[in-house]
Amino acid sequence: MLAMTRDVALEYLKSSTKLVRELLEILFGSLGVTLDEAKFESLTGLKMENMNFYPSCPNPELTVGVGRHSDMGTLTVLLQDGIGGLYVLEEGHVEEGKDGWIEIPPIPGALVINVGDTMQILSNGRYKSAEHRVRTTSSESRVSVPLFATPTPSEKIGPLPQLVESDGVAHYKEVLFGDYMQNFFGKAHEGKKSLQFAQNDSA
Ligand SMILES: O=C(O)CCC(=O)C(=O)O
Ligand SMILES: [Fe+2]
Repeated sequence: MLAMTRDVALEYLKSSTKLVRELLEILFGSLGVTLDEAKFESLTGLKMENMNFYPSCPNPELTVGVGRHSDMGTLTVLLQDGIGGLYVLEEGHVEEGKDGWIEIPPIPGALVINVGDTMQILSNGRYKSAEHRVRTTSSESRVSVPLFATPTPSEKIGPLPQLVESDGVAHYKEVLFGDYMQNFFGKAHEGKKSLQFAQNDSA
């Protein structure tokens, strides 16, 4: 069981913020893009730290812990306890129940990083947001603590101009992140369908 005091939660927020910043530098750097301070801030200006509790369920096949979705923001840092149940869809497999779902086993001391939809849009589709889901287990309850780093709602998000220039096409249009959020939360999640809101073509 993960126990979190307020101080620990704040420390997690602080160190995750630093981690996200370093990861973004690496991820954009490898696309040949250098982001200035203001851009980093605009991409991660909103941080949401959630605490998820999944009670054990006698019949896990009949329940949904969290249905298949991708996270809407830039990057997610996820701390999970030792129970397991998080699965990611391997690219190329689309049918649930087939071997495309890979379990992300808990590793003591390790964090899971999810690429979010915003990152897919900004990178003009080069980075793909991770479709994932959570299944409950019959014997033990589970706790996870995702930290979502997202743009603020008033921020416009779209493919970075440098990438559109080299790709010769913008696979996504510019949208207000607040509108993206509203669309994301306004419907039941169905895999990565939310991304269609910003799509120009079948990127
Ligand atoms: O509990 C987990 O491992 C993941 C939760 C999740 O995907 C989410 O809150 O977006
Ligand atoms: Fe998620």
